[in-house]
Amino acid sequence: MSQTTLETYFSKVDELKPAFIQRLSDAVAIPSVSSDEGLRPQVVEMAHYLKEQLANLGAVDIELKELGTQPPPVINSTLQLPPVVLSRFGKDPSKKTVLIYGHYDVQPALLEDGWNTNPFELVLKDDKLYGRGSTDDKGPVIGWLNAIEAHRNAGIELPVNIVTCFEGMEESGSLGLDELIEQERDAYFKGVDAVCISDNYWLGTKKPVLTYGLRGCNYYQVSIKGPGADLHSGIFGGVIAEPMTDLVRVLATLVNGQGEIQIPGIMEMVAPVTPEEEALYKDIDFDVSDLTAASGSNTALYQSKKDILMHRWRFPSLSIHGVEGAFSSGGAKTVIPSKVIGKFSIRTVPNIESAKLDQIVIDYVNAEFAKLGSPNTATCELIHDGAYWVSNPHNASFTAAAKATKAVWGVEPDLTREGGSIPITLSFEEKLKTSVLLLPMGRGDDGAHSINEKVDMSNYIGGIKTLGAYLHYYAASDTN
Ligand SMILES: NCC(=O)N[C@@H](Cc1c[nH]cn1)C(=O)O
Ligand SMILES: [Zn+2]
Ligand SMILES: [Zn+2]
Repeated sequence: MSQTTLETYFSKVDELKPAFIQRLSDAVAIPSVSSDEGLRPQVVEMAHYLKEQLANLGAVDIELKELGTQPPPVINSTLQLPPVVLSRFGKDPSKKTVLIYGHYDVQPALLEDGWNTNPFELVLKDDKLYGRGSTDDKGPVIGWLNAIEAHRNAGIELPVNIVTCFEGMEESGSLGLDELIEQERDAYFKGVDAVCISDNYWLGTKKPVLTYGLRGCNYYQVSIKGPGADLHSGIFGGVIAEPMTDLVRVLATLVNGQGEIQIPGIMEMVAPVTPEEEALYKDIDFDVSDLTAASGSNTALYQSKKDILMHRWRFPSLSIHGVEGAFSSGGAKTVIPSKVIGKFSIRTVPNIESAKLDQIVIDYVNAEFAKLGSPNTATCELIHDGAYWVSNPHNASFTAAAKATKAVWGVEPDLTREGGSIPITLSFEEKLKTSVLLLPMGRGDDGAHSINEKVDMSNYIGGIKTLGAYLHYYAASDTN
């Protein structure tokens, strides 16, 4: 690869900036929220949008792979999972093949959650692009399409064969994707040399990173059922056992105010910290002010860089997310909800065994509920799980990504792990027997899953350059 090729590519990306913003704007406008059963048609619409874009860019063998119906718990038992968008650019046996994975579904977002603008309209303000999915993960997915378009438009041949795998259920546990990877391992995915995922972030706001580890996520719900219907609290308050009271009491036993999980047997499974690992934290560019800025608050539980990063990357955490069926709007409704469903998840790390964790959690919740002596009924179940992933970042793909990062940003990236989860990462590595690289576009303060999600313009454009440059450096590398 010549330096001129990269420079020509970078100039083309700059020239096409208005078209690239428009493409992201079109994608953000489709509210493809995978966790909302009522918005499933919009998730499917997003798959069709990508199909059309890929076709326009010259992709071949485009397929929308159906994954069947969504497994329980689900309100509509006939609900179809959104399709996985597969396509190819090039089939040259003399070139390496890179599988690019991303997700086209997004987290829920409502204006009344506190957004400054309509979450499903891309808004440019202060050189930042605001909108749901702008950084997680429509920005990067559209970024790959833009990288391909810039090559075409500049007359630069793609240096590798590309296979796209874009799913629409990542934010809801990647349901069905494992089975598809297994099914396509020796078919559509045959010959894949490396997998590149852009669905992560810089640790802070200034220094690029490459990511070699993720926590897993086991998501649970506990349903507590009592009276036959919602009741008047003046008539029934104090004379019947209230499901909400039971639920709050059970949820309060899971974790303490220091973020320490109170369920016995979980911390015991966590891999011990080695002296080599201890040493890794000192060179990472991060401090407590990055956490303060990204969280928009001064509420950190730890004050040192090492403690924060270790509790984000390599220790489990338990978060309580919400209660389905509870009164939650403004005003003062005097209701006793008849059935409430508490949602919580545990971020998992090496060496927590997922099935053992589920058993421990479910037994614990049942035991805590039994202690209440309530006449109500409780059921605790796993909704979805995704494995943790930690890999060795010293291979040709990471080396190529480090060179690409240096070429675009002028610095060597830090090597980091991330506290979030991408459930399918381990499956790609194990089933395709290939290396997986996480190459981020956005920054640590982008507000993924939060209100006012954004991607900085410089990260969007710089990210498109980095993704394209990575393909060139990887193509030019000697080994896999
Ligand atoms: N950008 C990755 C991401 O946000 N992943 C989600 C995935 C998820 C959802 N439920 C379980 N895992 C995350 O919350 O980390
Ligand atoms: Zn994501
Ligand atoms: Zn996400």
